[in-house]
Amino acid sequence: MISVNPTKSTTDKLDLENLSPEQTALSIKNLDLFYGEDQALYDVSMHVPKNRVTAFIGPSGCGKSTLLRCINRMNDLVEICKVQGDIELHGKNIYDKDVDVAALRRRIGMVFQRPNPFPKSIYENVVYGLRLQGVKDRRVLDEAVETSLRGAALWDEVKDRLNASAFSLSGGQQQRLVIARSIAIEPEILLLDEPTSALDPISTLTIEELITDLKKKFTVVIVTHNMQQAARVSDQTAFLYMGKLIEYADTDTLFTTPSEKQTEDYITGRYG
Ligand SMILES: Nc1ncnc2c1ncn2[C@@H]1O[C@H](COP(=O)(O)OP(=O)(O)OP(=O)(O)O)[C@@H](O)[C@H]1O
Repeated sequence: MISVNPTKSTTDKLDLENLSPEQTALSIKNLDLFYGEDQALYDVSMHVPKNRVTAFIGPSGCGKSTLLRCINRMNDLVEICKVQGDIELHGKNIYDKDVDVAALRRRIGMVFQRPNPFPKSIYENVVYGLRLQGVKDRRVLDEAVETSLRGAALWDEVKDRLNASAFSLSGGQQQRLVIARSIAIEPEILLLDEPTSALDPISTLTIEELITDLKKKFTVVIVTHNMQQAARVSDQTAFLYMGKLIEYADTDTLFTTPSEKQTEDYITGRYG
């Protein structure tokens, strides 16, 4: 059985089906997704609460990353991909024709499995998004670098070598740098796609602690293969199987008293 971190959930349990607009970061409504002829998501509906960590779990190929990538329209880059249904951010469907996708991705940042810093200095990685927005004031940039690196729990390790190449950092530090780069432009939501799967256990632990901290300022959605990780870091968990959302509940409930047999089979290791 998966043990749930007792110190993690200081937050109250939410009624996930009836969140108020103030509690809701985004709502997924009847989402179907096709890669060509193949359907990868079936009628997925869920509300993602604000300032919490939501985990997507399930066996390989069940659609976790696909669902995550729908949230900032990364799937637009896949030519054969077709999405039906709504994802509402502040009541507006992000798939509406008039949505500015670049602006959407500034509000909804994404961190991938492998750290992908740019071939630039640590400093320039963090300010990358701000420079794109036209920010030139050195004081503003310096401040953003310190705030973002502190926010990503990296400042103390790099404050004396901000001009060093990002590639001089370890894998775990690079991943935190990428998180700093994402939060520098102050998104509302951070999507993390298996952010620790390429990292060693110590770096993984550092990132997990960081995730718990990040939710104070951001809404976090994380895909993870690792059920222990979901239990440790998330407030609510969605279990997907073969493209369907089987169960979505607060993490403690899902891992201790799941209501669906398929969830129970998965968390007790009967498949996946
Ligand atoms: N770009 C793509 N083109 C075609 N099919 C895809 C594409 N990306 C994913 N799929 C298919 O969609 C389904 C869901 O894949 P997805 O990567 O979302 O699953 P996952 O649960 O994240 O898996 P994993 O844990 O192995 O990363 C799979 O059948 C996969 O083969």
